[in-house]
Amino acid sequence: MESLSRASITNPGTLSPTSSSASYFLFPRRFRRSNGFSSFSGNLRRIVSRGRVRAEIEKPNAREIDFSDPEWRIKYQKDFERRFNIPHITDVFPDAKPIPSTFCLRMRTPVSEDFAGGYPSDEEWHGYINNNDRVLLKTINFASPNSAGAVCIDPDCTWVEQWVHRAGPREKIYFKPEEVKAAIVTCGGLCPGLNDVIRQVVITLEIYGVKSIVGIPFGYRGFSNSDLSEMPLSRKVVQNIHLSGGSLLGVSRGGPSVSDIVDRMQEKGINMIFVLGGNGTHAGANAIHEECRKRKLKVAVVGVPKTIDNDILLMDKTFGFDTAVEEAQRAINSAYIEAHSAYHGVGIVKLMGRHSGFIAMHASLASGQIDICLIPEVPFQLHGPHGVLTHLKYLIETKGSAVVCVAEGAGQNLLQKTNATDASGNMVLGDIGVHIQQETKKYFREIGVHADVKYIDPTYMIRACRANASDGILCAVLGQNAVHGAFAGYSGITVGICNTHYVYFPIPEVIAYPRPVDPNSRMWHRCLTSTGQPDFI
Ligand SMILES: Nc1ncnc2c1ncn2[C@@H]1O[C@H](COP(=O)(O)OP(=O)(O)O)[C@@H](O)[C@H]1O
Ligand SMILES: O=P(O)(O)OC[C@H]1O[C@](O)(COP(=O)(O)O)[C@@H](O)[C@@H]1O
Ligand SMILES: [Mg+2]
Repeated sequence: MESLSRASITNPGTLSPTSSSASYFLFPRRFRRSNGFSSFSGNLRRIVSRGRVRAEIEKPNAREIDFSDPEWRIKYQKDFERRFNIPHITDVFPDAKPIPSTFCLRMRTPVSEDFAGGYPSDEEWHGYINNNDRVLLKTINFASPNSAGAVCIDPDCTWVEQWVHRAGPREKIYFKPEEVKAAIVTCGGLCPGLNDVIRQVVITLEIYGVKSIVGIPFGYRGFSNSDLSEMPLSRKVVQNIHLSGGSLLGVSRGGPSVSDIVDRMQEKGINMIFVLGGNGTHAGANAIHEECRKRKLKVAVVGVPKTIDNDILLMDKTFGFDTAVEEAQRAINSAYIEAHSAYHGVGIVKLMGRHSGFIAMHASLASGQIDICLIPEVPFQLHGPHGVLTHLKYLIETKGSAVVCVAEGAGQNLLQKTNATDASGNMVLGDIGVHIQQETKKYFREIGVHADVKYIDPTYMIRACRANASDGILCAVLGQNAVHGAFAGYSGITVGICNTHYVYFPIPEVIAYPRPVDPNSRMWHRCLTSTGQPDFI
C-alpha cells in the first residue's frame, strides 16, 4: 500500500530578539523530536534572564516581531486574527448562497420511525450563535514575566487580546441536507469517547435532515482497501455504541495518499467528512481540505481532536484524557498497595504519552500516591548521586516503599534508538518502563539492599475504556459542534474546548507541534509539590 504523503504545515518563522533585558533561545533539542511533522521545531521559546527561565514565549506569527515598533501589539492582533480565521466554502465559491438552517431545537416527534426526514418544528428561535461571536483564547493577564507559569508574547508580558471563533449552530447553512453525503472516519490509536463522538455526529446530522451518512472502516485505510465497504449509519445504528470503548468503525495507522483519499471521496460522492484523530490525522484532514479546494470541490472537512495524550495545542483538554487519568488511578493504586505491602517495595507504572507527560502528571497529582513522576519534557538521570535510583534508595530507607509513574516518552535518551517508525511515520519508542524496572532491580542488587520491584503497564487497558461522564459530555458537545461547523460552510477546521467555551480552530494552528507539558507551569509545580521529588540532573 502506498504510504500517505505528509502534509506540509506552515512553519511560523522566528521571533527576533530585540530586547536587551532578555535573551531568547529555542527549547532544547529534546523538544524537537521527529514525529513526521515537518514543522515541529523552534516554536517554543523562553525568556531567560540571568540564566533563569522566566516566562514561556508564545508561538510567534509568521513575521518577525519588532517590539520597538509602537504598533507591534496591534499588528500582532491583526496577524492573530488572520491566522485564526477559519476557512469557509465562500473562499473558493464566492457565489455560494446560504439557506436558512434546518437545525432546530424544539421539535415534534416525526411521523415515521427513521428520523431521516428531519424533525418538523413550529418554533422560530433555535439558539443560533452569531458568526461574529468570539472566545478569548488566553484569560490571564500576567503582570510580570516572573509570575509563575507566565506565557508571554514580548519580554514585558504585555496583555494582548486573542480571540477565536465560537462554535455552534448558525442561522444560515451552506449545504442542503438532501444533497449531503456525510462520512465519519476514526484514525490513529484508540481513545475513550470515539463512539460517543460518532454517535453525536450521526444524531446531529439527522436533526439537520441528512439521509446519507456512512462510516469509513479502519481509518484512512478504509478509503483504499476494496474489501472494506462503507458502513451505513443512522440514529438506530449508533444509539448504544457509546456504552463500549473502542471505535465502531475501527482505527488504523498509515493508509493511502491524500490524492487517493480525495479520489475515493469523489467516487463515493462524499461532500462532508468528519475526521476523528490526533495530530497525524489532522495533518491528513488539512491536506484533504486543501486537495478539495485545489479540485474546486464543495466539501466540508471537519476534525474532532482525539488523543488521550492531550497533545493538541490551545485546548483545555482533548476527549478521552479525563477517562485515561481516572483509569490510571487503578494501576497506580495497585502499584502503591503492592509496594506498600512489600518489604522495601518499589512500584513502577508506565502510562501513555509519546511526546507529552500530561497523563502521567495528572494521574500522579490525582492519586497522591506517587513519589516520582517522570515525563518526556523534564530530563532526568537514573544513575549518579542525583539520579532516580539514589532517590529510590532514600525513599526505601525513610518511607519503606516508593512508587514511580513514568510516561512512555520519558527518558528516551537513556535507551538505544530503534530508528523504527510505525505505519504513520511515528517513531517507535524504546520501553522506558521496562528499562527502569531492570535498572532498579540491578541497582539494589549491586548495593546489597533488598528491594521488591513490581512493574505495571496498563496502557492498552486505559485506552480501550469507555468514556467517563465528563468525557461523555465533552464528546457530545464536540460532535454536535463539528456538524454545526460543516453546515455553516467551514472546512479545514477542528473543534475544541477553550476556557470552558467551545470554539473552531483552523487545523494548522493546533497541530504545528505536539503540545508539551510546560515545566514552568503551575500544574507541573503542583505535581512536584505533591510528589516531593527533587531534580534528577
Ligand atoms: N503529516 C501527515 N499528513 C497526512 N496524513 C498523515 C500525516 N501524519 C499522519 N497521517 C495519517 O493520519 C493517520 C493517523 O496518524 P497517527 O499519527 O497514527 O495518529 P494520530 O492522528 O492519533 O496522531 C494515519 O492514517 C496517518 O497515515
Ligand atoms: O501501539 P499503538 O497503537 O501504536 O499506540 C501507541 C500510542 O498511542 C498513544 O496513546 C496515542 O497516540 P495517537 O494519539 O497517535 O493515537 C501514544 O501515547 C502511544 O505511543
Ligand atoms: Mg499522534
